[in-house]
Amino acid sequence: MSGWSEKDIPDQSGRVAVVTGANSGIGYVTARELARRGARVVLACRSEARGAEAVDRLASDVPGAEVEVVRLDLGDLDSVRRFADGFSYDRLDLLVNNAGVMALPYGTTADGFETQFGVNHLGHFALTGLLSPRILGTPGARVVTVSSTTHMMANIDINDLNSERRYRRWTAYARSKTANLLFTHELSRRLAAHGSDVVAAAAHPGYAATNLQTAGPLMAGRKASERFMRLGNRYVAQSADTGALPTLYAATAPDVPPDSFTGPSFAMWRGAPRPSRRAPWTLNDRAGERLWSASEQLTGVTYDALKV
Ligand SMILES: NC(=O)c1ccc[n+]([C@@H]2O[C@H](COP(=O)([O-])OP(=O)(O)OC[C@H]3O[C@@H](n4cnc5c(N)ncnc54)[C@H](O)[C@@H]3O)[C@@H](O)[C@H]2O)c1
Repeated sequence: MSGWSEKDIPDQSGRVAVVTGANSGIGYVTARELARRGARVVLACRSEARGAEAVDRLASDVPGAEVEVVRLDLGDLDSVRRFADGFSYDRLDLLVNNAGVMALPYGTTADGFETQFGVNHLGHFALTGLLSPRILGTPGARVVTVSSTTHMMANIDINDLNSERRYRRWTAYARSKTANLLFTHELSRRLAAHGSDVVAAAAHPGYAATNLQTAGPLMAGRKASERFMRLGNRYVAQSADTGALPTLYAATAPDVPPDSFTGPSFAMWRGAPRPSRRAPWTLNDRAGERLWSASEQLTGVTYDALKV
C-alpha cells in the first residue's frame, strides 16, 4: 500500500458504483476517479442542481465518463426509499457512503433525528439496507463508509443516540463517525456469518479542504469560525484529491480486509493510504449489535438477508 495513488486504481469497466454526496469534496473526487477507470457512477446528491453541475464538471474532467445524478437526501427516509426503489441497475459493485455534515448547530432531519446522527449514520444505514439485495447479488461488491479520526473524541451513547439529553455539536459529530465504524464492524460480522464475499470497509480522509468546514458555523460566532476554517483549509489542509485516496483505496485495491479502516499515512491527516488507528469501542461486538437493532427500529429498514 506504500505510496498508493489514484494511478493504482484497477480497471473498473463493467462495474456500477453509487457515491453519496458526490457533488463536492471527497465524494466528487471519488466519483471522478472511479469514472476515469471506467465505472458507471451514480452521483447521489441532495441537490439535483448541484449534482447536475458536478456531472457537467466531471464530463469535462473525464470525457466520455458514464455518470448520472440521482436525488438523495439522507436526512429524509422517504427520499432514501425513493432512491432505492428507483435504482435501475441489476448490480451494485460499490456503494460509497461518503456524504456528511459536521458540527452543525442543533437541528433535526425530516424524521426527527438529530441531524448529524440522522444524516451521517441513519441515512446511510437505511440506504445500504435498502440496496443490500443488489449488493449481495453482485460478486465481490464493497460497501465503503467514510468516517473520521474525530470518532476518537466520543463513543456513542446507546441511551441517547439523538443527543436529546444534551447536545454538543462536536460530540454529536464524533458519535456519528463512531457509528460509521460500528456499522462497518457489524455489517462485516453479518456478511461473514452468511458466507458472503461482500467486503464492508471504512476510510477517513485526514484533513482535506472541502465544503465540510464551511457548510455551517462550526463554533459560536459565524465570522470567527469561517475565518479560522478558511485559514486552516488554506495553510494546513491537504487537497480533496489527496483526501479521497483512502476512500479510493478501500473501494478498489485488491485484498482490502473486511472491517479495515484506511486513512492517510502521515500523522493521520495527510498522505498516501495506510491502515489507520481506531478507538477500541468501534470494534465492540455488543455495541455494534445494539446500534444495529436501534438503527433498524428507528429507520424501519431491516436487513432480512443478513439476520444473525
Ligand atoms: N474534509 C475533511 O477534512 C474530512 C475529515 C474527516 C472526515 N471527513 C468526511 O468526509 C466525507 C465527505 O466530506 P467532504 O469533506 O468531502 O465535505 P463536503 O461538504 O464537500 O461533502 C459532503 C457532501 O455531503 C453532502 N450532504 C450533506 N448532507 C446531505 C444529505 N442530507 N443528503 C445527501 N447528501 C448530503 C453535501 O451536499 C456534500 O456533497 C464526510 O463524511 C466527512 O465527515 C472529511
